[in-house]
Amino acid sequence: MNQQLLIYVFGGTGDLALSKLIPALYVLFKDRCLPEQMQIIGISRKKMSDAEYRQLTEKSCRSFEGQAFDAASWQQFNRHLAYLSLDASHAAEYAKLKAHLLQQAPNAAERTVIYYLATAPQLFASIANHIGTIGLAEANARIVIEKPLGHSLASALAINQQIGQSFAEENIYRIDHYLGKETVQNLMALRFANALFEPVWRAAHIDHVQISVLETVGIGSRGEYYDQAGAMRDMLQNHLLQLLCLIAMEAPMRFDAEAVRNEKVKVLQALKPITSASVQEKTVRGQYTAGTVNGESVAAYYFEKNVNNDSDTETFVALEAEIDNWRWAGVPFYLRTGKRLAQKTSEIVIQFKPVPHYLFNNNAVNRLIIRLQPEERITLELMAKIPGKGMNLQPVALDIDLANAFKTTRRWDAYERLLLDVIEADSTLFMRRDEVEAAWQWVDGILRAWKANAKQPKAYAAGSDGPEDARQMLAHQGRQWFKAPAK
Ligand SMILES: NC(=O)C1=CN([C@@H]2O[C@H](COP(=O)(O)OP(=O)(O)OC[C@H]3O[C@@H](n4cnc5c(N)ncnc54)[C@H](OP(=O)(O)O)[C@@H]3O)[C@@H](O)[C@H]2O)C=CC1
Ligand SMILES: O=C1O[C@H](COP(=O)(O)O)[C@@H](O)[C@H](O)[C@H]1O
Repeated sequence: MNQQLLIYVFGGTGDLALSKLIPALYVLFKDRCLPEQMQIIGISRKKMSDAEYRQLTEKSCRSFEGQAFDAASWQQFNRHLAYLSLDASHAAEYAKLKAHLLQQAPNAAERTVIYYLATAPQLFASIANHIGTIGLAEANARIVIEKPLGHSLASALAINQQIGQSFAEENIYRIDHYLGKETVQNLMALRFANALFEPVWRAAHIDHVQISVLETVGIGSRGEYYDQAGAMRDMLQNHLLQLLCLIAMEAPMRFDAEAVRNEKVKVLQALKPITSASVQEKTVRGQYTAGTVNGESVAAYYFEKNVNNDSDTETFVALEAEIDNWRWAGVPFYLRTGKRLAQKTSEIVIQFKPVPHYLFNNNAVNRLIIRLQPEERITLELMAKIPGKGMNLQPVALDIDLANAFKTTRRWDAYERLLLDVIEADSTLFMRRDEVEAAWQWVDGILRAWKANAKQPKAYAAGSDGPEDARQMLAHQGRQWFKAPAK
């Protein structure tokens, strides 16, 4: 049978589509991972011809690929690109989508259709609804929804419920691009393919865990969205909680979508609620003021485009999460994320407890540092004797540079991996409905407590490490945020 693949990208002219999705599809095409019978159709309200859309996407692919951009393969790829102008909030407009689809592949058995919703979350439910009503949510059609899914637990429930009316759960792909990152998947390899760590991966041996996703960028052209979302909804509710799940979950029975997601959801359900009574002590909100990032002066958040001048949206959040289960009781998980910070780093630090009895003067603790970005590296800090007289110790690093370890293999961008998974109908690295809802349930409690306590964001200068309160939150417990020594 001649199977035709049709990928409709709603929001096809937006930042995500242009900077990530189309470039990822282009790279997959170059690598011969996509079928020959395929069309990618950008959708948005702007009026534009196919040729104009090809020009627009070429520009973004050139800037994404840099030196690796190959004009000849682009010429082949761009024949597979088309554009459809329609207002996705109006039911009547879907006749255009239907006409296009039927013209490309009239026989339902001979087509696989993917609807990628790269639009604001407010449109997710109505797009799914309209696709269903017009009869295009066919049995093997898949729908991909971006994070954050909604704005709160109530809105996530409503979106999930409405999308569920048109699409079966196995055809709904809730994407979190952090799960597509090589090093994030490596967390599972590290934990479940090495016998070494399992015996010590628990409260008896681990003092605490830090998960930091720090960015130097501001909010660019996304002020309208970001001012409604803030760091909690934009990053912590999804990316950071997914990382926490991968660190804390039990070993799944098999490496398949249901088994992995069953274990992740148990972690989310075991998160101890942060309430009005604990929110002051356990959380910090921050917002950047003017400063210097990477040698460049940048404006305060409230001067960003489409942001209210008196906005109290947080651009930084730090908090202490606790997991109420047998493995993790009493182990703090410190999470932090923010924009316009001193350096771009995503890393997870597992700090082990000290040895039970000291033999030497200068004992330190072991740390496992898993760096996800900018470089991909796993470092285990061990105590070793400094050569020479006496028994003086110092931490030394067992260091694996993952890019170096697999020099000959091309490293995939997260969206390449995840888009190919959707095409191949593998949902292991996507979030299930109950996972997203459990994450919102916990986050909603914090958002409510912030509101009840009128907890205002603390100012921090752009280019700094975040608000002083975040440092103090750990200092009060005799701990500090890990900072890799400058190279
Ligand atoms: N940008 C990023 O780095 C990331 C974004 N995301 C998520 O991806 C989604 C999109 O984000 P982003 O690309 O930044 O947003 P943008 O604001 O840049 O793009 C929105 C897109 O939606 C289109 N659109 C808006 N309203 C309609 C409508 N009624 N009918 C049809 N098209 C419409 C816009 O075009 P037009 O106005 O012409 O209709 C535009 O193409 C969001 O859910 C976001 O949270 C997730 C991870 C990273
Ligand atoms: O989802 C998002 O992620 C990016 C950060 O992604 P990364 O892969 O560059 O770490 C963040 O900038 C953006 O605000 C958020 O929506």
